[in-house]
Amino acid sequence: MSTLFISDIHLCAQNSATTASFLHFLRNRALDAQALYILGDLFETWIGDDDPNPLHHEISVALQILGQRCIPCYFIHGNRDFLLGKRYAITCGMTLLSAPQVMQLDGLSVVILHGDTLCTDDSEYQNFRRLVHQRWRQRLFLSLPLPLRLRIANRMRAKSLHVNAIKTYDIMDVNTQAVMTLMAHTGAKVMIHGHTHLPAIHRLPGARCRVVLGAWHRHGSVIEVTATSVKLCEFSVKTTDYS
Ligand SMILES: O=C(CCCCNC(=O)Nc1ccc(S(=O)(=O)N2CCN(c3cc(Cl)cc(C(F)(F)F)c3)CC2)cc1)NO
Ligand SMILES: [Mn+2]
Repeated sequence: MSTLFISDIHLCAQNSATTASFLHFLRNRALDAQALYILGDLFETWIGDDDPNPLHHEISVALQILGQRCIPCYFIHGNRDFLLGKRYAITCGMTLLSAPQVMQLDGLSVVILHGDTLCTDDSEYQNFRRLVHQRWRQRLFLSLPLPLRLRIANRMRAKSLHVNAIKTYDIMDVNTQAVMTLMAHTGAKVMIHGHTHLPAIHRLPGARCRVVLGAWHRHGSVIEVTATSVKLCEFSVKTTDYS
């Protein structure tokens, strides 16, 4: 039996292939897991649990399958879906976790998080994050009419695309000192995160490692932890629509 970790699926109505890959994963590989941890950016945008986006219902129904099979599913917020609330999580049968989260997996101490908080060299993003994580600002945003929230989201999403297109990798990647500080603070042997879209297993001093998930496009990325191994797997899921 294994514990699975995924992140950065970035589900959105415009990308039905990724949605199909994710639904295939939930209906197949995930059903063999001991537990599934979703480490953020499950959705490309999230402007409130009251958003009637049909995709949200489709995903919640698929996630409920895990609960029906007594497979626990946990969710850590990403920089995109940080407003995903308790109401939607309960609908999906997901348990919201704060980050960073330290867990013991078969005696292995693992620290899990989305990863955006490790990108401390990206001061522009860290300033944005500080602003949108203020509770009063979140309450104010969620109180706005949905159409206005949609307009703000589309504008911010477009700005993000533009800003990140001109940022260098070293600014957008994790800061080594931030990684080592968190590893020392938690005493974890393994760190698992996403966000950077740079899948890899990085060896760290003291027989420790940092395992990074890839983003989902035409293929998926999953980390599988068992009693004896930590594996980073990429898989291509071809889907054919019988039209
Ligand atoms: O993602 C990457 C690479 C990019 C990494 C950094 N960029 C990034 O994260 N951008 C981003 C994230 C979320 C969205 S959003 O559409 O979901 N949405 C926008 C409006 N949000 C809001 C909330 C609050 Cl409290 C207050 C306001 C205010 F004040 F502006 F009105 C707005 C809620 C969330 C849009 C863009 N790698 O994985
Ligand atoms: Mn992210």
